Amino acid sequence: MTGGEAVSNDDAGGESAPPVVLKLGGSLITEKNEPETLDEAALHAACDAVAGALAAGTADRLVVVHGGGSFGHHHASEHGVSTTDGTRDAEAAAAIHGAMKRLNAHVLERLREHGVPAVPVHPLSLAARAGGADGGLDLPLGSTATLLGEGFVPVLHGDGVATAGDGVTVVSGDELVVELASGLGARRVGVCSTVPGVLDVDGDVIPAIDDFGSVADALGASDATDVSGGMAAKVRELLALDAPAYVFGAEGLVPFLRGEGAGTRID
Ligand SMILES: Nc1ncnc2c1ncn2[C@@H]1O[C@H](COP(=O)(O)OP(=O)(O)OP(=O)(O)O)[C@@H](O)[C@H]1O
Ligand SMILES: C=C(C)CCOP(=O)(O)O
Repeated sequence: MTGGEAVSNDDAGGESAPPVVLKLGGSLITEKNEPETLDEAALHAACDAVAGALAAGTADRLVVVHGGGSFGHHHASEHGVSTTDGTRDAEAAAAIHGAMKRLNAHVLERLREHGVPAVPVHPLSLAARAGGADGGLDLPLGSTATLLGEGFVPVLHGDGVATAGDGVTVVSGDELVVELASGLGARRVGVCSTVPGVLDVDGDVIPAIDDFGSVADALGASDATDVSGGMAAKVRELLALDAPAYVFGAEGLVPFLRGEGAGTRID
């Protein structure tokens, strides 16, 4: 949250223990190179891990964010829209948002089938960028905090976002994770993707990162269609957080949700 105060959900009638923020990467839950195709097995496993952690009480206050995968990125790329290049074409904005809502509906349905009380929060309806070189993202968090306090698992997603001077740009799930974590005072942040962590130039998992410069050479974009910057953007975003963040693959999800370390720790 750009310069804002952390939002408390004390007034929402629920417990106010700091939440866990988890991003399910689009490359994990979709077949990123097949337009609008889910990776059903990976999504099922992720929902199972979330349901297990809620049942065990190890991540009882949880906000989930998911990325675009083969839903948002294909449409954004087709229309030339990215986190920095906007559109004033309503059809383009609707195509990107529509694809993300379709993916969000699948994720919600699967989570609820696993008994997770998941409800949607759509960033296009809430957020805005001030625009310009240093224009920050404004993501009001009242609805998410209140839903959390009422015992729901809010599920946000990368989306289009109103951008002053530029129409609609893309907001990545990684940016949302940062806003949610700082605004809600998260205790831990997890970013689950298809890689077991941030990899060094030899392909080995880097155990911990506390400085972008020391790993910049190893960080690239995504190896699939991706308008939001892949791993380099992820690490930059996560370094800005107070809470410890972990980047891991599917195998790290259960340990992360148990409160253990997984993949690469970024702080
Ligand atoms: N040093 C690196 N370590 C690990 N992955 C890297 C590295 N450099 C580039 N990558 C790429 O970053 C990708 C992960 O970022 P990507 O944004 O595609 O994942 P995601 O968040 O799961 O997807 P989405 O953006 O759709 O939510 C990996 O699949 C890999 O291709
Ligand atoms: C492409 C869109 C609309 C979402 C981008 O979110 P990300 O996959 O988290 O980078």
